[in-house]
Amino acid sequence: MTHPTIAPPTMTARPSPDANPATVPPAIRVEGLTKRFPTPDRSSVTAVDGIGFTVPRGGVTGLLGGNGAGKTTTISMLLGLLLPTAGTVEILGVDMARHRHAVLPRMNFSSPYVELPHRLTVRENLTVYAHLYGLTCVKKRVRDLAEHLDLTRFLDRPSGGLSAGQKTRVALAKALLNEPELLLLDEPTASLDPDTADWIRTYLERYRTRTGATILLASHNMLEVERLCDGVLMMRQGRIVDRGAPAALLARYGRKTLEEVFLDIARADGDAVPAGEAADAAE
Ligand SMILES: Nc1ncnc2c1ncn2[C@@H]1O[C@H](COP(=O)(O)OP(=O)(O)OP(=O)(O)O)[C@@H](O)[C@H]1O
Repeated sequence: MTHPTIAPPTMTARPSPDANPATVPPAIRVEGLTKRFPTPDRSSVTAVDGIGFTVPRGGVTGLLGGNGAGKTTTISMLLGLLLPTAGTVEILGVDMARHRHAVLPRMNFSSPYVELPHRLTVRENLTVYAHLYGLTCVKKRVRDLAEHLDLTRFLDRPSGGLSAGQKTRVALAKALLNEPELLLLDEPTASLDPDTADWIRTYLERYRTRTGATILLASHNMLEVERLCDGVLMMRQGRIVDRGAPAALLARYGRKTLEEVFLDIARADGDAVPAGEAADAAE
């Protein structure tokens, strides 16, 4: 497929860049976050086990971990889609438990696990979400986003009839409708061919540069993480077992690729590194 040229960055209005970083709360602050799901035998599965981290504004942080590590559950709690069993989530300085509705218009997400209504066309879906976000100039916004994400020719097709890769691009368009300050992405390039995935990564990089947005992304693609992320949180069995800038993790583990670091951590027993050694690079 031939992708449209990505528009050059233009700055839009954001919180003042002159604001004192010491007084600006981080994009995400999580403390003691825990989620236990009840099981039919009346016990429970601990999906997220008392994690704590902060994500600074304006960066791209990767949330990594093997299958079942707790990434999707964590993102769902950040979005307020799942209520934590314990712990606190603060988004852009707002306590999600008490004032979720004050901050939801400033954030958005995409996930391959959340399907848009199948029978609605792409245009109808994006229009409904644009209205939910209270946007003005909805027709133009939908048209522009469709153009940017190469979706114009799919606009009047039912969303359910699209390929997995096309659905991923529609989900990303939905996630960008309100030009969020915080973008949570669960496997943003899953099901995309290498060319389209590369195009999407470039799009996300330019989006971040243009808007100053913060991005948290869960990914199994270590090359993607090395390219996009300035901080990484490594999860295993519901806990954060290491964190740091990609380069710092490579140095600490004596590895050449993040894939090797990932395997070291995924296959380790207990904490990935001795307690206290893990740098708080996501902070
Ligand atoms: N609704 C639920 N009920 C019971 N257990 C759940 C539920 N949702 C998730 N879990 C369990 O919680 C754990 C973490 O799941 P989660 O989906 O957060 O992992 P993940 O890191 O996103 O995995 P993957 O990379 O496979 O998507 C898993 O053991 C999963 O089986």
